[in-house]
Amino acid sequence: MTSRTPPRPTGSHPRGGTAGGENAVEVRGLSKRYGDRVVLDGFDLTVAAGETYALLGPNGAGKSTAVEILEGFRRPGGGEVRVLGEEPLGASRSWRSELGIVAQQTGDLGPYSPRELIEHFGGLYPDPRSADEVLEMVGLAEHAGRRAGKLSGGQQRRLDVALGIVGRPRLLFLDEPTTGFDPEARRQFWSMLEGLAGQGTAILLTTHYLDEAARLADRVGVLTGGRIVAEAPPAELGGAAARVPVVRWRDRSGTRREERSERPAELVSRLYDEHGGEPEDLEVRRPELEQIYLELIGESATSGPSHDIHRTEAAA
Ligand SMILES: Nc1ncnc2c1ncn2[C@@H]1O[C@H](COP(=O)(O)OP(=O)(O)OP(=O)(O)O)[C@@H](O)[C@H]1O
Repeated sequence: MTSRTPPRPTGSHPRGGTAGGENAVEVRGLSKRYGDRVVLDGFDLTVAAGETYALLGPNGAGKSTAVEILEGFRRPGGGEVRVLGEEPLGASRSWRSELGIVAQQTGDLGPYSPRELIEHFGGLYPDPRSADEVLEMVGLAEHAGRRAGKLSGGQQRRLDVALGIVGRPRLLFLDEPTTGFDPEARRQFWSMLEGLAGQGTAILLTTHYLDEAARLADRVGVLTGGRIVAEAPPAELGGAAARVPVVRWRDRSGTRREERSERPAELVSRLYDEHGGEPEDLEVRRPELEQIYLELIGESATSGPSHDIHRTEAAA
């Protein structure tokens, strides 16, 4: 376990072990190619029961491909894939009823209202949430009777999420769920996900928003060059070296300077003495997830797929 306290209301969860049941996702050596294009090559992933895992990676890295294989919608090229204990391709109907899926794009929902759609899709599951509960959870209660096609983009996305959670999934796949949300809607959505995670739902999230990953995920994994090249809790990604503070200032000639230091206060004190006062534009920053992520994908692009994995914590 790590020293990081997951930012969620209920505190602990069964991360990293099988005490609360089998891992939600176990993938070993997954490969996938489209024609000559290798998209996944030696992709390994474990998501523990109840864990929230954010899969990060540049456009075209293969995140959706990996997720669609886990959902049973795409055939893996090779490797082992287990989701809730079963091989997704050709898995049973009861297995599917334990998954919630919010794809990157969803189709036209026709002339129906959110309430009608939630009730309809809820009817396909053995123990659905009530339409009122789901509408409240995703913040669509006020729009329950409107025609889905007339909802705004962000409201339609909430409806997609509503249809993903109506069946009380044990594992929820969210492919870029908050694209098109305004900042307030995004924060409400995060609280909703924290509530779901607090109830023990495992969540596999893909996102390009690093603040979203930092806020929600127990662990993040960076997919590039066909495999996960770094994996850790958001506060530990890239290891301690990536988090050495950066001190920036302007020297006497007005040139911007930058130095990384384990002891930034000492450096600042030295600069203060040298400048006879505070240097211009002085700032001390600890690199955040976004900067560390950008460094990791840059590093991986130059070292290729054989690049060593940086793991500071792996689930069991
Ligand atoms: N059905 C397909 N046939 C051929 N190539 C495909 C197919 N689906 C995806 N690809 C290609 O595979 C690569 C990975 O695509 P994928 O959608 O999995 O990436 P992604 O990481 O989800 O990207 P994004 O962040 O842009 O959503 C891309 O180069 C894409 O063009």
